Amino acid sequence: MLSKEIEDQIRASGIIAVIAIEDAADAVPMAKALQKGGITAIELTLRTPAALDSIRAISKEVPEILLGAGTILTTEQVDAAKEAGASFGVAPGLNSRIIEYADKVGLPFAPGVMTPSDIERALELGCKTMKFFPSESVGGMKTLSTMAAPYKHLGISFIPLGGLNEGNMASYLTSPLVSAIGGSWLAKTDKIAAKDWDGIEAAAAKAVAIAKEAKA
Ligand SMILES: O=C[C@H](O)COP(=O)(O)O
Ligand SMILES: CC(=O)C(=O)O
Repeated sequence: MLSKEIEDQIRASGIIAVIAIEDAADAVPMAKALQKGGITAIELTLRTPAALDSIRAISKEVPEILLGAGTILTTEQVDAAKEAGASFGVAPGLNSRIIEYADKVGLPFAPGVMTPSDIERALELGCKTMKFFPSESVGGMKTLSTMAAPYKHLGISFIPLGGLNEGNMASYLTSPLVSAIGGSWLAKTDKIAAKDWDGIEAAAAKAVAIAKEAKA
């Protein structure tokens, strides 16, 4: 489960930049470009060999960023993410072993859900903040609102992810069910490899402006 402190920080961030990075040397300039654009939360997915070194580098050099590890699929990755300096972990799906292990070692964790049964399982395991993945493919905010309605009174919230972009992000951020949105469009792997720091900063600034307007 997420701690109250991390849940508050995620909600304050509004946007989580989801990153798959190929070269850890790009991690700090990438994080600084996102930060310059106004992004305050980053999720480094453990899908590339460079991910853990990237978490290590960002947590050391850009400590103001709220840094999470994504695609946590094993308990070993819970340990590795925590050791590298991640402040929270997330996954595309719900694995009770990982939720229980993350609780045991003290890594705030949010599982991914896509169905009412997933939500009930997450609640049973103490998780009130959940990723909603793959959001756009399964109907986006419309599906999320309908699916969450029976559980709203329990104080649940979601981080929708999957297919979000500048065009649809506002539709999520106006909902009180949504803590923050996540997306990889802000800093795609190829943009990072091309060291397009200005492009990443510009995409971040645009998303932050859209979020500000949506919440106004
Ligand atoms: O698998 C999830 C992606 O990394 C995040 O979704 P997205 O690329 O559609 O933003
Ligand atoms: C998709 C997602 O939430 C993850 O890879 O952690």
